[in-house]
Amino acid sequence: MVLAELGGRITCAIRKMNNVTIIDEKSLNECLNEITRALLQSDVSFPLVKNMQTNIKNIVNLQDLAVGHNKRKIIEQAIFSELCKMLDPGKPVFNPKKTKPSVVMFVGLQGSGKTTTCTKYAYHHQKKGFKPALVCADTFRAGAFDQLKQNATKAKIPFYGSYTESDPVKIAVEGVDRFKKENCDLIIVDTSGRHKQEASLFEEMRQVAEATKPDLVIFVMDSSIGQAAFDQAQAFKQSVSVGAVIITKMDGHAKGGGALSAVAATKSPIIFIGTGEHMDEFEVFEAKPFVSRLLGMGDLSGLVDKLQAVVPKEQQTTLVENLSQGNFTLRIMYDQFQSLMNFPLKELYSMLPGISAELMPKGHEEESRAKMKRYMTIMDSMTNEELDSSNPKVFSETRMMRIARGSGRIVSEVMEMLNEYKKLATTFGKGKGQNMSKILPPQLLKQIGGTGGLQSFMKQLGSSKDLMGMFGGRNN
Ligand SMILES: Nc1nc2c(ncn2[C@@H]2O[C@H](COP(=O)(O)OP(=O)(O)OP(=O)(O)O)[C@@H](O)[C@H]2O)c(=O)[nH]1
Repeated sequence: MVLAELGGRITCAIRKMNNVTIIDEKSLNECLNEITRALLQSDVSFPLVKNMQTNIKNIVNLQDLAVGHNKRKIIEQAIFSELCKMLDPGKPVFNPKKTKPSVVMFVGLQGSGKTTTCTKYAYHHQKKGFKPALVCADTFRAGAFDQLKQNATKAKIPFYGSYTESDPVKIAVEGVDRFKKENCDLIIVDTSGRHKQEASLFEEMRQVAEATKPDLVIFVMDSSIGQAAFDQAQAFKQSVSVGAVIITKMDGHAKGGGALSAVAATKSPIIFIGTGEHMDEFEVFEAKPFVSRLLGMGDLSGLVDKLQAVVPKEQQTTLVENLSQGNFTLRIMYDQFQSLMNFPLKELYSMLPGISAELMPKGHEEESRAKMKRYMTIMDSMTNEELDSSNPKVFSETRMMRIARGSGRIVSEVMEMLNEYKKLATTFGKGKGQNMSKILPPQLLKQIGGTGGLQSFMKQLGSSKDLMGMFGGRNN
């Protein structure tokens, strides 16, 4: 079961409870038992699940709730906040500063993705203006230095390591000293992967930490580790002072619940997640938006960020200006398709309220991309005048036939594309944010800049319903 499925099951349990006429002890227990089963089957450790159930019951004391209290809302909020608590122990994380060199040490099990993640972490900070450097203190795995070297070279990040030196402590100290002298402000030390049974490797990791005095130790964990996560994470925590967790391979089919257990074991928050093998498949992690997405409540602030990253900066002002004048042309649609071609659509959907990632059936992502490509080919055969007009009446029957011929498509496909365009143009019209503002939770509305922010957001995006229809996802 992947985490999206876990979210789906929890949402389903809440919905089932919401469908009963009166919420009593029995319906609450049924809902909590269903959530417990889903969490356990997703590899969340038993004590953690038990604890969550007790906490929710303590918050939701049905007998004490006076008539008129919205019990459903209180239960939903309790579930939401307990899931957030599981993922965020509320401990502040060390944040590197550009004014002073920081040392960050990476630890984790063999093959968890440490070396890859070190480079992703360095690259992420490099994009923010840091001057990072990588030190390979993994003398255990043959090829580890070459891997780090290759990744670092690709990202143009300085690195340090040795083919001959077998003492990781020596390499780590030399590397950190060297990069401090070179005024690097973020020195990242990669260590050998180890398993909790390997006492000598744990001792070595402790010595590297003692010698380099890291400002932060990051525990890297593969999301597929399952029930073993709690014990493994605890073993690391007992040897070095783990301050943060990064979960890798969130793009796979892992159950993912082990991640929740690792947080509990290390009492440290997840700061990033790895979502692929590539350098930029790396996301900042925040518990509340994550749980929101998990439960299909959406993550509009994340979506606004994502869209800002997707729509090229120089296009953003023109786009907003055009849209605010109700000027949604085919050219704007073309530009947006082009930007969306490289965007993980599944991720986009999971950020929309009422839609969980699970709703995007397998294969639909490719189907959506093919559709956008087809529409773009059709638009390639249009004149500038047609692309810049927001009046679909300019397309006479002969023009449509000409465009179909020019693009190698059939007339009905041209008509289909124009119909989709009309639908989107209606959605992006003025005042579309008004209705959404009534249904959004107030804190979410605040996050995206109130009704004004929501309106400009809606203009950029169109409603989730239209997007789902447009790109072929299921909509319910
Ligand atoms: N799909 C996917 N693969 C990942 C991710 N992160 C790392 N990998 C892959 O996982 C494999 C192991 O990654 P490494 O970085 O070599 O792991 P390591 O922890 O340094 O390995 P040891 O040094 O043996 O402990 C590689 O094939 C990576 O490309 C991720 O977020 N998603």
